[in-house]
Amino acid sequence: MKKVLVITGNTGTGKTTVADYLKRHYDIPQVITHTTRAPRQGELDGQDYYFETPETFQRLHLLEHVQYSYAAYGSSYEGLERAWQKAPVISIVLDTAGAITYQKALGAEAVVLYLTIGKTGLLAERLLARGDDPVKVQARLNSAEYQRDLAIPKELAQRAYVIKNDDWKATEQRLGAIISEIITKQSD
Ligand SMILES: Nc1ncnc2c1ncn2[C@@H]1O[C@H](COP(=O)(O)OP(=O)(O)OP(=O)(O)O)[C@@H](O)[C@H]1O
Ligand SMILES: Nc1nc2c(ncn2[C@@H]2O[C@H](COP(=O)(O)O)[C@@H](O)[C@H]2O)c(=O)[nH]1
Repeated sequence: MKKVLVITGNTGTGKTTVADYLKRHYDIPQVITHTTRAPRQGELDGQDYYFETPETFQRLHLLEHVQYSYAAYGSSYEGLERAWQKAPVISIVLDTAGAITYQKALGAEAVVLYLTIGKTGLLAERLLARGDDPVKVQARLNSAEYQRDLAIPKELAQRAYVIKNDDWKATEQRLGAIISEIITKQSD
């Protein structure tokens, strides 16, 4: 059965880091999503996101879309199918509203990984260490989405794998266990 690992959680918890690791270490392709926000330093169109204008964003055929901290983000049906053509297990990085939509739309095909960290105060430090503009970090910390995603939404709580990403080595081990469990369930 096809699966999409829906990697979600608050800003800075490590979603992109996890998706990159799953791609490098387990050959799990990532669905590239669309956004109207400007690229960060080093980000490439078609690799990190498809960077859109508000006009091109309007024309996309999206499974879901959200407004997150003053920009639009969305994922397309075509992106999902393109990734599934490469492998049966794929990943996507979404905010928690997107994760809830995927869980409802795809049922058992969607496996949610909810990332969190022990000390919320460290999230801002991680964003600044990533090289984010301090003004944009502050705007994100002031956003309603940041407050919303400090705890796992009730819609995800029952089925999601919760990963406390404080120590990267521990996260790698936990991801290994989760991937083994998913692959074992698939071959049952
Ligand atoms: N376990 C960890 N310990 C310390 N730093 C980490 C850990 N995991 C990820 N990071 C770092 O934290 C920063 C934020 O990680 P990442 O970009 O993956 O977060 P994100 O959840 O995708 O954030 P956003 O939602 O803002 O895009 C990066 O600089 C990353 O290298
Ligand atoms: N619901 C969706 N959320 C998405 C999508 N693409 C990314 N995201 C999430 O947006 C925030 C902000 O991302 P950033 O790259 O600006 O830091 C983060 O939570 C992403 O997971 C999408 O297509 N749909």
